[in-house]
Order: sequence, then C-alpha cells, then structure tokens
Amino acid sequence: MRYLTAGESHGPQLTTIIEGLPAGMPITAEDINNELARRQKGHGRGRRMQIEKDEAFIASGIRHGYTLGSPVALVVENNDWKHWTKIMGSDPISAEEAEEVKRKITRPRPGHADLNGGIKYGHRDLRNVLERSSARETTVRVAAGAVAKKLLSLLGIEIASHVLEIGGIKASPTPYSSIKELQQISEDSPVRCLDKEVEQSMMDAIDQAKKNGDSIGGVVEVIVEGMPAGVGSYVHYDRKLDAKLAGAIVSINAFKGAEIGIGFEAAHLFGSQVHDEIAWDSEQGYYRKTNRLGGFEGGMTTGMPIVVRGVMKPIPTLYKPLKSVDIDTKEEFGASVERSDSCAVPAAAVVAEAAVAWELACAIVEQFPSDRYNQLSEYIERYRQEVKEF
Ligand SMILES: Cc1cc2nc3c(=O)[nH]c(=O)nc-3n(C[C@H](O)[C@H](O)[C@H](O)COP(=O)(O)O)c2cc1C
Ligand SMILES: C=C(O[C@@H]1CC(C(=O)O)=C[C@@H](OP(=O)(O)O)[C@H]1O)C(=O)O
Repeated sequence: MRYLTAGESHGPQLTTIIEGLPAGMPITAEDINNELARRQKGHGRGRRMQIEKDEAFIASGIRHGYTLGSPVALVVENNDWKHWTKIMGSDPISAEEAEEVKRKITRPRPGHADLNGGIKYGHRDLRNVLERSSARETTVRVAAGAVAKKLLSLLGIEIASHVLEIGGIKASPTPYSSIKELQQISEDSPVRCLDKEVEQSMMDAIDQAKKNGDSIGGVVEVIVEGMPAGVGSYVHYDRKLDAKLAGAIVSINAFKGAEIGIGFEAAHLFGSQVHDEIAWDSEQGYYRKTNRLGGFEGGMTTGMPIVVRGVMKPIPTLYKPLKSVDIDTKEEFGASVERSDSCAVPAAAVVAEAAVAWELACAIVEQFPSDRYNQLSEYIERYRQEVKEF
C-alpha cells in the first residue's frame, strides 16, 4: 500500500490518496472523523484548532460503506482558507497586488523548515515553504492512518497511545489492564496522560512556557496488541518492520527520536536483563515472559505487544523569537512569529498512532497479499493458527 498527501496549511484543502487497500473492507466516514477529532484535542494548542473542525469527505474508492479496491481519496477542507484566499490563491497576481497582499516572510524561524526549504527551492518568500512544512499535513496522515487502523482492528489488532513526558514532567508507569482501558483513560486526559497525578503539572508547564513566549516538547508511547508473530523480515535492511516504525515516527514533524521497547535504556543493562525469555503454553502457543524488546526481534514481530516511543522537540515558532537573519537584508532580526501551538505532544500521540498503524497495515498487506478483504482475513486467521501450532 502507499499514500500521498497534498495541501498547504492555509490552502483550500488537504487531500490524501491511498492505494492498495483490499476490496470489501467495511469503513465509514465516522471511522476517519473520530481520529481527526482526537488529533485536534490536547492542552497547548493554538487558536487554529478552534477555527477548524476536521472532517473527511470521501471522494473515491468507498461505496456503501465498503472499499472498492480502487484508490481511496479523502479530502479535509481548511475552514481557515476563507481568511487566506488572497494570500494563498493559485491565480497569478500582479506586483502591486503582491505588495498589497504583503506578509512576505523573510526571517526564517530556527528549527523550522523555513531557511533550508527556501535555499532548496529558491523561494524568497518563506511562506512558500512553511505552508507545506506545517504539521497541518498531519491531518491527512491521520486520515490515512485511520483507514489503516480500521483494517488492523477488523483483523483483531488494536492500537492506542499515551503521553509519557511533557517539558521534563514524567508520568510514572501506570498499569492498565487492556488496550481498551488505555484508549479510554488517555482519551479522558487533556494531556493524554495515564498518570492523573502529573496531569495538572503538565498543563501548568505548558501554560508557563506559553506565558514565557516559549514552547515545550515531550515523549509519546504507542502500544499495539494482536499482531501475530513473524510479521516483517530479517532478510534485508529495508524490510525490517521495527526500522520502518522508527522511520515513520521520526517522519512526524518535530520528532527527533524513536525507541522500541526499553530502547536506549538497554545500553546500560546486561543481556540477561534485556532479552525476553521464551515460553509456551497450549492456550497461546509461544510467548515471552517479559516484553522489554517491545514486540520485536530480528525486524519481525514476536506476537507480544508492540511498544514504540517517540520524542518530540519543543515547537520551533516562539512568541519570544530566537535570533535569525533577514534573507533580504542579511541583518540580524528576531525570527518571524506565526500563530502557533505552545505544545502539541498530546495531538502528536494521535499522529504517532496513525504512523504506526500505517506501517503495520502495509506489512500485513504485503505479507498476506490479497485483493479481497475476506480473503485477507482468512489468511491471517490461518496464519495465526499455524503460529500457534508451530
Ligand atoms: C501536531 C503538531 C502540531 C505542530 N504545531 C506547530 C506549531 O503550531 N508551530 C510550529 O512552529 N511547529 C509546530 N509543529 C512542529 C513543526 O511542524 C516542525 O517542527 C517543523 O515542520 C520542522 O520540522 P522538524 O522539526 O521535524 O525538523 C507541530 C508538529 C505537530 C506534530
Ligand atoms: C494547523 C495545524 O497545526 C499547525 C501546525 C503549525 C506548524 O508550523 O507545524 C503551525 C500552526 O499553524 P497556524 O499558523 O495556521 O495556526 C498550527 O496550528 C494542525 O495541526 O491542524
């Protein structure tokens, strides 16, 4: 499977085209819109989220609630577009009109794509860069991820996420009994954190950063249950599923690192403290007594829950801006200030779920190729039985 996205942050709409879904898979706009609504929540978002109410229009590939096997095109309109028609219109404009429209951006923000994008594409108005580099694009990544999530869920594979850290405030590991419970408690929290004790401190840290004209980042965790063992591959670097997940996480705007299982902690432990002992019983077949490796060995799933974490740096747009250089005059200035979130970690957890769901759905469809959803479902069931009897 593959998907592309198109759209500028303040353009008319965002679009994704998904190719390679099996035909006959049940899916509704509601499945997608629920995920879009989740991404809009979270303490620390800027005013833009009050303007938007993201909803997907299904433009192709789904009929009467089922996929057709043809490309699925999803469109999310930008409500904000009506305020930007002059600045972001596609029709040619005269030099005078351009002057009138103004708002040319020439002071690149450190940490954003502005300067490198301008250099690469030769844009002297850095708006031409920021409109596409904006995380507004993650709206349709989440839409594509929602479709992947639905496919996985139909196959008995569930995904949830939560926030582990915001601005140095860490959640203590809170036990949860099932993925459904995790989904619920993270949903009820304004910072998507399972640890109620630190929820308020996280919100205070976000408010304080905002008050200081600053921003903060954090750590999110995605958990997946129900993936059968042996999905992915050890035979080539580009077929290793853990590597694909790490790449997907770091591809999210502002994400700077990914960990699988205990991740970096493994560096200071002994092998005996890291590797998960193998066990078997007739009920579940093979399993691991612990899950420190987060559901992966040799680039393949172990059948244990998948645990992936990602670190998000603080938002680069600062209301009290860092120093930058005006690309026209080469003089030192404060970087340009655009309307901005002060912390988007809770929202980014939903994006991370979508990114993980997409890679897992791709791996499933690749390993159990079928043009028909029913057939795919049967293949997986048979495979699960084979795994159990191995
Ligand atoms: C959900 C989400 C919301 C974001 N909101 C903002 C924002 O309001 N302002 C901003 O400057 N960056 C925001 N970012 C981060 C930038 O898009 C990102 O830092 C930028 O594209 C540069 O890419 P890089 O940080 O991956 O190098 C957001 C990221 C995510 C995932
Ligand atoms: C629009 C979204 O996030 C945007 C991501 C973003 C950035 O620079 O990445 C900058 C802000 O854009 P704006 O200036 O229009 O408010 C955020 O609001 C969204 O998440 O849907």
